[in-house]
Amino acid sequence: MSTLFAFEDALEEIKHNANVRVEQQTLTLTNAVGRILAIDVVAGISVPTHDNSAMDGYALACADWYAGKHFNVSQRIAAGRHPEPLIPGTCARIFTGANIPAGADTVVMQENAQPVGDKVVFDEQPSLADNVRPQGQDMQLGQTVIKAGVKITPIHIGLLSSLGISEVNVYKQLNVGILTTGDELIPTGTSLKAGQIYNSNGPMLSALVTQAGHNVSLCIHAADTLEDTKAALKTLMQSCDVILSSGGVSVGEEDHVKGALEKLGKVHLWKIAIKPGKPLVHATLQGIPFLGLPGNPSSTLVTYHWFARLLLSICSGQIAELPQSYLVDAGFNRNKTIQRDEFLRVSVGKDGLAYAHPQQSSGALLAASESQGYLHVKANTQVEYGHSYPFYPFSAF
Ligand SMILES: Nc1nc2c(c(=O)[nH]1)N[C@H]1C(S)=C(S)[C@@H](COP(=O)(O)OP(=O)(O)OC[C@H]3O[C@@H](n4cnc5c(N)ncnc54)[C@H](O)[C@@H]3O)O[C@H]1N2
Ligand code: MOO
Repeated sequence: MSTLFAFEDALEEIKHNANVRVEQQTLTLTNAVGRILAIDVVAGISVPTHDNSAMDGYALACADWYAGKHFNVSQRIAAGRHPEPLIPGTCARIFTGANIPAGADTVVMQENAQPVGDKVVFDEQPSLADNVRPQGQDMQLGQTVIKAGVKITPIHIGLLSSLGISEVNVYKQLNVGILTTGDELIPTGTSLKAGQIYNSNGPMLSALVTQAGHNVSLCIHAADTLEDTKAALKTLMQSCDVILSSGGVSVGEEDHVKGALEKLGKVHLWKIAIKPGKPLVHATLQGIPFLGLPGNPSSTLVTYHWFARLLLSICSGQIAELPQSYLVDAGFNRNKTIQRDEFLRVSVGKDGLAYAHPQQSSGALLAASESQGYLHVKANTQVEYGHSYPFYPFSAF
């Protein structure tokens, strides 16, 4: 056990060996959602550009009000019109989004105004700046509104549009290569023979990588030989920015990934004190970051979520952030402790407590699909009913 990397140390080591591996490009906003911003966006205007009305009503100078005053309505200001300065002592009919005229500082909503002939009376004393949205309330000229390294969301598209921006500098998509290993594996769509299983990690990894916004540029399956594994890696190295693999990283003589890595590059770490996912291997192959995920499907999932996701984020130019957890009380006891950090597949019940799926084998994937996330139980720690542990919903990854 002493040779296993601690979970946090492994995260640090992978961060240490990762760097941005993609160039920049300019995209129109319509194509930019989901891409990584390459340069900070600084507001070139204030939003809103002028003080404007939050209500349909009347604009006035607050100091002009006294009980029973009959205000003349000296102009009508619709949104999009440039107002004249307010004639002192009068008010202006104004509509939501219209600019406040010079000389006015307050808006009374029309429900609180009594028309009296061609004049208007405001029964309640207004407060200064009522219903006025000040210039720059949302964004100030010169303010950094989105930082480089942020993944562009639909909210950002709205924000950028309100600044009048139609193009952004983003990073090109990361080209990710995927290697699967194992002589027992066959692709879906073919019939199983004795001893065979379907390759599920390849499609799952492709889907995870694609969902994260990267490009799966090449998928190769290698036979369980050192030569075939080396040949597959060499092919992937020709065109991929980062390489992930599944299986073949344990200690058996059928496991050739680590051996091939040692021949072709530098191995930085092997074996982490986590369950599932212990035999993860991390290397660099002629500058190309590589992560070898263990083949058991839940081990592949867990190590993708914690390590591959982080590596791909950094290499694609994204700000490296670990997923957000929140504390949830356990709804069960577990006296057994292990010397590895454990990521139990759990669901949170209506009572707010976390319940472990009864099937925690790293070979079982249905348990993950029936769960909502991971409960992180630190090494050598029991789980006690009612005690809180960090919960990471799958949506956080
Ligand atoms: N003597 C020891 N044996 C094992 C150890 C150990 O420490 N000493 N560690 C175990 C742990 S923990 C794990 S995790 C696995 C990881 O092994 P590998 O990464 O070498 O994976 P494989 O042996 O190639 O496969 C494991 C398992 O997963 C299935 N698999 C592999 N690839 C796929 C795929 N693409 N799709 C679906 N299923 C896949 C494979 O058939 C095996 O059942 O090692 C333990 N052994
Ligand atoms: O560390 Mo392994 O993933 O338990 O089977």
